[in-house]
Amino acid sequence: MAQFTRVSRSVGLITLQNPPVNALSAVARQGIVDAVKRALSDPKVKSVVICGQNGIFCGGADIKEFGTNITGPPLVPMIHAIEASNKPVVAAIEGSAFGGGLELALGCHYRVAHSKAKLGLTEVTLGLLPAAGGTQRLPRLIGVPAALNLITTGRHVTAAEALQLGIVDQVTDHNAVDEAVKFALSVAGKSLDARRISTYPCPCPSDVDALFEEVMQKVRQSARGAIAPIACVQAVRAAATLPYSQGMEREQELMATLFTSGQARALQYCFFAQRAVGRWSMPSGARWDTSKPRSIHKAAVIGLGTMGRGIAVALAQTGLSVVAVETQEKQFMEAKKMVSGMMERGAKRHGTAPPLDKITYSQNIQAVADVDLVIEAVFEDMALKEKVFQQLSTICKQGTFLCTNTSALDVDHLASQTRNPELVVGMHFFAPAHVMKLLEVVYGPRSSPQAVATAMQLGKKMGKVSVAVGNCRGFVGNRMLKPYLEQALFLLEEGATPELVDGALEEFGFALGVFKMSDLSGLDVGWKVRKGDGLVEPGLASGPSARIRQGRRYSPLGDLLCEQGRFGQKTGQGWYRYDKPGSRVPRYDPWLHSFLEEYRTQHGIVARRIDQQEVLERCLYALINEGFRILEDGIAAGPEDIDIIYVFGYSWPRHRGGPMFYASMVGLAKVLERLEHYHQAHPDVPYMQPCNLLRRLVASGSPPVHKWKEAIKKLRSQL
Ligand SMILES: CC(C)(COP(=O)(O)OP(=O)(O)OC[C@H]1O[C@@H](n2cnc3c(N)ncnc32)[C@H](O)[C@@H]1OP(=O)(O)O)[C@@H](O)C(=O)NCCC(=O)NCCSC(=O)C[C@@H](O)CCCCCCCCCCCCC(=O)O
Repeated sequence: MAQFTRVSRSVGLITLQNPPVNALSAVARQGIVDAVKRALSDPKVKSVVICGQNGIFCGGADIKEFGTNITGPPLVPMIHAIEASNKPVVAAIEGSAFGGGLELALGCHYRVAHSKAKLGLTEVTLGLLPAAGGTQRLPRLIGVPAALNLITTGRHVTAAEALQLGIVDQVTDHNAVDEAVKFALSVAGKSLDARRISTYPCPCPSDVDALFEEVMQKVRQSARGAIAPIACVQAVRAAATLPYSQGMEREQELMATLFTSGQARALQYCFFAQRAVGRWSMPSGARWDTSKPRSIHKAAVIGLGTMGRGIAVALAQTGLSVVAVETQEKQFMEAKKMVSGMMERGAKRHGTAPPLDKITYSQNIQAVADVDLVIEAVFEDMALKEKVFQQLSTICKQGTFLCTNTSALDVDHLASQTRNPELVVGMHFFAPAHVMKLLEVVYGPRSSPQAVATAMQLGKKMGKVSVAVGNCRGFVGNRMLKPYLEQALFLLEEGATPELVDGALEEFGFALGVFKMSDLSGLDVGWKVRKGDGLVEPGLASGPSARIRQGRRYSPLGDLLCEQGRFGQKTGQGWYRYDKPGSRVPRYDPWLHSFLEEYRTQHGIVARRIDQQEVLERCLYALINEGFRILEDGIAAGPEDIDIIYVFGYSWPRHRGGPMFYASMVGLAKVLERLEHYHQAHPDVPYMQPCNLLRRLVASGSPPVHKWKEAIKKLRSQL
C-alpha cells in the first residue's frame, strides 16, 4: 500500500498505492509508517519524496473507514514523524491532494505540485474538520484569513493559487515526481529548522477577536444549520490564539464532536450517494455498465425561452456544436443576445474565451436535420410538444436521440408521436439550466438503454449530477413537491402564516421556505397546471364543497392570489410584497394577512396556533411519504436517487442527507406514526395516508437506508 524505492542514488521514493484515490486506509497508513522508517534508517537516503500512484497524490482519509472500528496507525503521529524527520521530505502532488492528503503534504518540508493539480481541505463538506493538523498548520503557513476561507468552505484551489497562497513551493508542467526528486536532491543536507510548519508562529491580524466574531457571524449565516463550518472556525481560532500542541488538542476535541454527529453521517452518505446515482439501472434490467452510450458531437435545442437558453449555453460550454432553434422572431432576437451574454459572463468568471462560435442560430426547425441529439425546450404544453416531436421524427437523420425538457409531462406519450420511440428520453433540467447541477434523465417504457446511457453521459459532460428516473407525472422531484406545497397551503388555511411556515423550513436548512420559493418561481406556473387539471374554479365560493376538488381536500388560496394578478416576485406581490416587480426581498404584506383572515371567516375556519414542529412534520412527512410511493412504484431505483435529486435540485439541506435519509434518521416508525396521526386528523388528504412500502419497512424492522434497495426487492418478490 506504500512502495519504497531508492531513486537517483540518494532519494527515497515513497509511492502511495491504494486505488482509486490513494485514500489513507489503515493499510496505507501502515505502509507509509513502514516506508518512512525505512527511508530514515537507510544511510544512503539523503532526502525523501512522497507521491501517489496513477497520477493522484491522495484523496485523504478513507471515508469508508469512518463509522467502523478504526485500526492501524493514527494519522497525527504519522505526520508528526514525517515533519520531525532530519532528512528533507518533499511531497510530489499530482491530481488531487484533499483532506488528510493535503495534511500529509503539509507535514512534509516542501511541496512540488503539477500545474493541473487541485488541493483542498475538504473535510467540512463531509461534516468534519481537518483533524490531522490541518487546522493548525494551514493558518501558520498562509495566515488566518486565507486558511479560514479554505477550511470553512472546503474549496479546491488550483496549483497556481496554491503557489500564490504559499501552500506549495513549486509548480511544474513536467512530471511532478521527477521534479520533486530533483528538488529533493537540491535540498539534501540543508537545515530543516525553518521548514517545520508546526513551529511557525501563526501570522495573525491585531484584532483577533473582532476578526473571528465577524467570520463566525458570516459562517453561521451561510451554514444553514450545519455545525462543521462553525467547528472549523473554532479550530482555526485555536491556531491563532494557542501554542501548537494546545491547538492540536482543541482540533481533536472538536473533531470528536463532529465525527459521530448525524450531520457527518448525512454528508458522507451524500458523498457516496452522488457517486452511486451514476450506477443507474432500469426495471427492465438495463444498467450503466452494460449499456453503451453513443458519442454526441452536434446537438440542437428547440425553443429559446429561459430553459432553452440555459441548455444551449450548457451544451456549448462542453464544446459541442449546438444548433439553437427559435421560430418566434421577437424571442429569437432577444435569445441570441441573452445567450451570448450568458456565455461571456461565464467565460469571464472562468478566465476562458466564450464559446460563441459553438452555437448557430436558426428560426427554421429544418436546421436540426444533421444533429445527433435534440433537446426540445418549448413551452410546457402537450399539444405543442406533440407537434414538435412529430416534426423532429421526420426531419432528423436516422438514429437522432430526441429528448424533452418537460418538467412533468408524459415522456412516453411524446415518444409515441415519433417513428422511433426507443430514441426518446426526458432530460429535465432545473433553472437556470447552465448553473443548476441536477438533471433528471427520464426513461419511458420504450426508451432504449442506449438512449438513457447517452443522456446520462451527456449530463455528466455538462457537469451535471444526472439521475435516471422512471416516467410518471412530475417524475421524482416535482411529484414529491406536490404534497409538500399542498400541506403548506392547508397550514395557512388552518391558522399559519407564510412567515411561520417559511421560518420553520429555513430553520430546518432550506435556502428558501416554500412560499418565498413559490414567489420566486412564479405562482402562475402552478395555476396554469391546476387549470389544465380542471381544479381551478373562479371566485371565492364558500361552503364546505368550495375546498373539495375531485373528492379530496383542496386549497384554492394560490388560485385566488393569481386571480388578483399576484404572481410573486415578477409582479411585486405574491405571498409577500416586494418593493417593485422583479425585486427579490420579500416583505411582510398586511394585505395578505387580512386576506387570509377573511378567507378563514368565509369558510368558517377558526384559526388555531400552529407550531414549527407541525409545519415540519406535515410538509416534510407528506413529501417523504410520496418518496416511498415512488420507490414502491419503481420510479426511482433507490433512496439515494431521491435524496440526490432533492439536495441538488430543491435545496434540501445537504447536512440532513436528503428526505429519505432524513426519514431513516428520524426513524421510520416515528414517521409512520405521525403520518397515521395526521391522516386520521385529515382523512380527506390522501397524501397523508402512509404508503404501504413504509408500513412494510417498519414491519420488517426499519432497515438502515443503505439496505432499503435490498429490502424493497425482497418485499417485491414476496408479492
Ligand atoms: C479524490 C477525488 C477528487 C477523485 O474524484 P474522481 O472523480 O476521480 O473519482 P470519484 O470521486 O468517483 O472517486 C472514485 C472512487 O473513490 C472513492 N473515494 C474517493 N475519495 C475517497 C476517500 N477519501 N475515501 C474512500 N473512498 C473514496 C469514491 O467513493 C469512488 O468510489 P465509489 O465506489 O463510491 O464510486 C474525489 O473522489 C474526492 O473528492 N474525494 C473525497 C476527498 C475528500 O473529501 N477527502 C477528505 C476525507 S476526510 C479526511 O481526510 C479527514 C482527515 O482530516 C483526517 C482526520 C483524522 C481522522 C481520524 C479519526 C478521528 C476520530 C476522532 C473521533 C473519536 C471519537 C471518539 O472519541 O470516540
